[in-house]
Amino acid sequence: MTVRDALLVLADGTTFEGEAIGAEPPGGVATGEVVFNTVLTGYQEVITDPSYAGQIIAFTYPHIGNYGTNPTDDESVRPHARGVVVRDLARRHSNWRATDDLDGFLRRHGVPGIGGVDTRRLTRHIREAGSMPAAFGTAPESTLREAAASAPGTDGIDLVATVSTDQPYTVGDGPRRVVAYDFGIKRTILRHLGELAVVEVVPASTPADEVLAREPDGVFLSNGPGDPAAVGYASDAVRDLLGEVPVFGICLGHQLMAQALGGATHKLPFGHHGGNHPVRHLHSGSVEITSQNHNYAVTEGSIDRAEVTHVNLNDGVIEGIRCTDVPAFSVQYHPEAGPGPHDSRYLFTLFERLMDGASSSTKGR
Ligand SMILES: NC(=O)CC[C@H](N)C(=O)O
Repeated sequence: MTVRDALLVLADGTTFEGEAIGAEPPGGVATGEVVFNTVLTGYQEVITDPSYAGQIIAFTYPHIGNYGTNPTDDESVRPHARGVVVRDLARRHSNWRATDDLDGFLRRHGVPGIGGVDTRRLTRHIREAGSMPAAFGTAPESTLREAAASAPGTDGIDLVATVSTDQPYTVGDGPRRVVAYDFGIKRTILRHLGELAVVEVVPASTPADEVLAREPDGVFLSNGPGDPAAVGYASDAVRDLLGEVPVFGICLGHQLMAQALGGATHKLPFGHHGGNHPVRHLHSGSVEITSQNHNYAVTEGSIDRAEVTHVNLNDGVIEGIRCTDVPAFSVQYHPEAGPGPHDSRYLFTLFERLMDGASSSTKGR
């Protein structure tokens, strides 16, 4: 395989050398907001998580691609990330199920990447300077520099509209009926919900009255990409649903629920992206190791109608809330854990209990 030299240039001018992997971007330039993810395994699930729309994923684990890719680990129909940055792309993979190596997978889906990057220096820089737009590819350095400086980032942009389904569809065969908003939903979430209910997945722009007309036992608010403040139509719908039907939100769904309750969100310096974030469940005091992927967070003290149920032990960020006056709760992390540890799967049972009217709190375990 011929090596094609490439560069990664951050918006602040910091430059990293590497080599092109995956698909060739138009004009040899790919742009997006660069974030780092610390998972040790699960790169295929991460790359196909629609919440990465608009972003370039830099993996901190140095060896990526060693077990190839396979049809069952996709979290959506195709990756929505703008690109992938790795230290060392495995040239040979080993897995009885694998149908493609990671390089081939990226090419097939038109996702560009850059390998051979000093991802430790990159990560340390992002931790100091924050997540920021970047450009990478085989184009001349001056072109990449200009592209990085003018790349938009994610603030104020509705990225949900770029990943949500156009048409409603139904999955699952559980004994209840759940309407799930697709803001960028992951398949592992649908598998979990499908055990609880017949799940009617609806586009992000669906108004509350259309959801209620489906007579659901519960409404689920999915994860999704970008700035929660840019999807006001979704938090308006959530506001109209709260109190009418039990609601459970994950990640972007959590942020939208907070906004629907009058709360605010803000951008974290470099976000949480990984498979081992410790979260304390405040009522029981127990700690869950959680799967996370977010740059925005709910602002402390901004909501009166909810109590904080979960907190990140690394930095104190709010990780879960529960409404005090209506049956609704949400978490900032990913209890479906595709990929990640399974500590938080009890939250799906809490949703089940909430729908069955057995409990209106997330206190039980
Ligand atoms: N995984 C998600 O749902 C991401 C939520 C939101 N887009 C953020 O970056 O904070």
